[in-house]
Amino acid sequence: MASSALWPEIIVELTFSLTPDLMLVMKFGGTSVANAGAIRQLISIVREKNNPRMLVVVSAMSKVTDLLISLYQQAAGHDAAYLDLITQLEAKHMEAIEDLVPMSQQIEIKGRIKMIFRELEDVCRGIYLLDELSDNTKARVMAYGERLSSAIVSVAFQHHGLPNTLVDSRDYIITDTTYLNAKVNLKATYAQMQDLPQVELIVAPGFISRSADGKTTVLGRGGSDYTASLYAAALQAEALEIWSDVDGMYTTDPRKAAAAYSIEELSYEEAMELAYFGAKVLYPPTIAPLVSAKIPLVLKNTFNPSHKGTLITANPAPSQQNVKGISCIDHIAVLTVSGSGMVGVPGVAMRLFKAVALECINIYFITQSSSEQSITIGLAEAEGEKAVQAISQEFSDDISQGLLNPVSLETPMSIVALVGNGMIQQPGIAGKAFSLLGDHQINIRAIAQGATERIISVVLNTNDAHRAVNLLHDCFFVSTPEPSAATLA
Ligand SMILES: Nc1ncnc2c1ncn2[C@@H]1O[C@H](COP(=O)(O)OP(=O)(O)O)[C@@H](O)[C@H]1O
Ligand SMILES: N[C@@H](CC(=O)OP(=O)(O)O)C(=O)O
Repeated sequence: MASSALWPEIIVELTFSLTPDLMLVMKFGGTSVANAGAIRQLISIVREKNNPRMLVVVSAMSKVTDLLISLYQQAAGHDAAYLDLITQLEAKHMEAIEDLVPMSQQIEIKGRIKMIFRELEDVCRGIYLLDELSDNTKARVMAYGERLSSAIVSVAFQHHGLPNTLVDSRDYIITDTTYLNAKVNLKATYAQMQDLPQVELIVAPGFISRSADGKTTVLGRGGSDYTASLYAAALQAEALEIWSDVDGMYTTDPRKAAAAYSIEELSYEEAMELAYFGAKVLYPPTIAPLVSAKIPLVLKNTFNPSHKGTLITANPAPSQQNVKGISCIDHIAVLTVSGSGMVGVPGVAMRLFKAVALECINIYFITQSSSEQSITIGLAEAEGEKAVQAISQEFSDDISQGLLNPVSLETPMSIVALVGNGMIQQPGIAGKAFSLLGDHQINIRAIAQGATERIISVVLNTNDAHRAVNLLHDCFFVSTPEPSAATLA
């Protein structure tokens, strides 16, 4: 009779053997397919897996999506240099093929890639000649990046002993017609995904999708993570692995704080908050499909695969850290509606949010002064002016009668967020953070604590953001918080 200590292994073994077709979904981001060397690393990682069924989602080669955006902007701006950019992009992809595939086997894939580039050239010529650049066209051009990279990775797998089937995610992910940030129709998508080929290895492009009327859409910048979690949820995968160029989710952006280090485990909610407030390593909508399907997510480093990365699940191991991570999101605008005419007048907030909602503007935070004399909202800087116009229009009578002040807009602002389940019911963390910033002459423009207490966010001038992140990181994560050079900068 096996001892109880063995039971978990036996149960896992039994479960696995009962469901032999458990799928592993892996997603490799732009840095992991940046060039032939990165793709060879990706291949070695996939080849070492022994899962009976795998689905690999890939993003466009690093920076290619940005270049495709420049491409359609140049074409729309009647800048004939767009043709040079297409030549540059084609050479980049051909170089990867020549480095990955034996010369004798290059003809077919090169022919396919050339056809895709001729199609891209025709679309750009249309933009150039017709002066047409709708969101539909922008999405169509942006989608070429993943179409190209997935075709190249599929052929590279083939020639490195990994037979596979290349699919087009536009055949499986059905969305609305918000072309550049498409909303996924989960029911239709999960139903479509049941028709995926029953093969050992599938390669799929991330980021791209299709509206019900057949137009190409994209899931928003960084959206390949979400592509992968949709596949994982629809196929009830045993796990989702997201591979990038860092050892998982760090205590803050390692580019902003040298002392940042990889977090071992996070809850779904903590990961979602950290991602929402700036941790670019994970695209925020990625988490939701995994939560309902109870699928663990592991963030790994393509260039350091032996590092265990970050495990994200419903019940992470208990941690001594009350604050698990610090995120920062820049390019925020702070918009304020204020005036004595607001006090005691019901419906002001509803009118404010309706005006913003009609413009499809996302709100990052809301704060209201206790005197009810002002409401402040945080939104993306790029949507600031549109929001000011919409709200000024909504309250034009109140403003002209002097009941409300003209709508104010402050930029550039940043949101710095402290995230951690351990903050719940833990008094003193907010006070410690605020006094630390105050002691270093950093003005806090607004404070927002989520209803769950799992997050405390402060709004401050972007010029102070880098110092604030390092101060807070030194305070909550560095045992001997000697201010780092960045902090003192
Ligand atoms: N809290 C964080 N933890 C880890 N990486 C972060 C965090 N915040 C921002 N980043 C940045 O996210 C980058 C990885 O995301 P991304 O550039 O999208 O990779 P990929 O293109 O491979 O998907 C890292 O290089 C890192 O600089
Ligand atoms: N290539 C798309 C989608 C994406 O998710 O890319 P990455 O995995 O490199 O963040 C973008 O740049 O937005």
